Amino acid sequence: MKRISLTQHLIEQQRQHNSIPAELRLLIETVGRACKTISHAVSKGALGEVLGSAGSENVQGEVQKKLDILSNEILLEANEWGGHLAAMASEEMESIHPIPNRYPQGEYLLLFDPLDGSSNIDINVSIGTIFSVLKAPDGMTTPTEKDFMQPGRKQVAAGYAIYGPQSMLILTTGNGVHAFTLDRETGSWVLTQSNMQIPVETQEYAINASNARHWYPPVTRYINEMQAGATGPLKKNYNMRWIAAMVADVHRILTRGGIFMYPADSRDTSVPGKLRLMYEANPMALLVEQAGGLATDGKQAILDIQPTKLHQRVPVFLGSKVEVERITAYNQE
Ligand SMILES: O=P(O)(O)OC[C@H]1O[C@](O)(COP(=O)(O)O)[C@@H](O)[C@@H]1O
Ligand SMILES: [Mg+2]
Ligand SMILES: [Mg+2]
Repeated sequence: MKRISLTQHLIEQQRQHNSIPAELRLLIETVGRACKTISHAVSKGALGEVLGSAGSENVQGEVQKKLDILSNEILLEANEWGGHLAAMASEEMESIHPIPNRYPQGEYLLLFDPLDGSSNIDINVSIGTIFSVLKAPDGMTTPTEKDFMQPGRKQVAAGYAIYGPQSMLILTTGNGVHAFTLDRETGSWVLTQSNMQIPVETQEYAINASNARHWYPPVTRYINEMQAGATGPLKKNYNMRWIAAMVADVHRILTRGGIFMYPADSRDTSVPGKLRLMYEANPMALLVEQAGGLATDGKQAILDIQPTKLHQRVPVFLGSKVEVERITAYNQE
């Protein structure tokens, strides 16, 4: 196999599509380096004293794990020095983090979920890092939260790193989805799959079924129909998977298809679902669309939502096109 590194891939993409200016390439490489550091910390586990709770809560009232905080710090530090950013935002920080004046400034905005699937950390199951890159609006001087309020379609790059049996980096800069595997011996991200494509149809779904009693009727109807199998209205048998880390569930869908759902439900109508628009749903939606799938909030494409708050939550239905179209149609009936 001819080895193509992340850098070589990005330079080649720029040559072919003219979509990755040098600044953006260097920014993506910096994120890639930070993810390598996180991957090493994750793999040390108890030996690195990274497991367990940090004894604090984030802005969403969730208990922070040591690794949530460590990953956030690794990403902040790497990218402060990077020189290509105006500001960052993270699941673990209440407000945005402008690049301090003592560091070089750039024209991009970076958002991340530093450690996705936190509840999997201590049980040695796949976790990841999700990131999204926006261009700072023209004329921006001092970055504010308002500058981040851009629909997901404006993302110039998005991706995730998954820390599983292999560490992988999955990336789009708007010309397909490409996968890199971390070669631990050479320390480089090596291209292992170009142009990932989600199969149009699927027989596999992912949803946290413990919330079934709270679901709205369209979701209940769809899950009932899938569970009815070959003799039901959908005329085929479905399998179910739930890894409790969006990164891992989306990775499975990019690899072999399926539908992932985290719907809004009737528990608290002021909280539409669990996942965060800006640094979970938007980057995943761009990857999914770039791989030929669909991602909606049940009504419209996630990428068309105009954000109003940094930590805004959104219902998510993403994956194989035919299935996402079906549940989206049920939601609209
Ligand atoms: O607890 P549940 O309902 O299984 O939720 C799992 C979902 O929550 C998340 O873990 C939220 O991510 P964080 O770990 O970054 O808070 C998603 O990755 C996952 O899909
Ligand atoms: Mg998350
Ligand atoms: Mg997280």
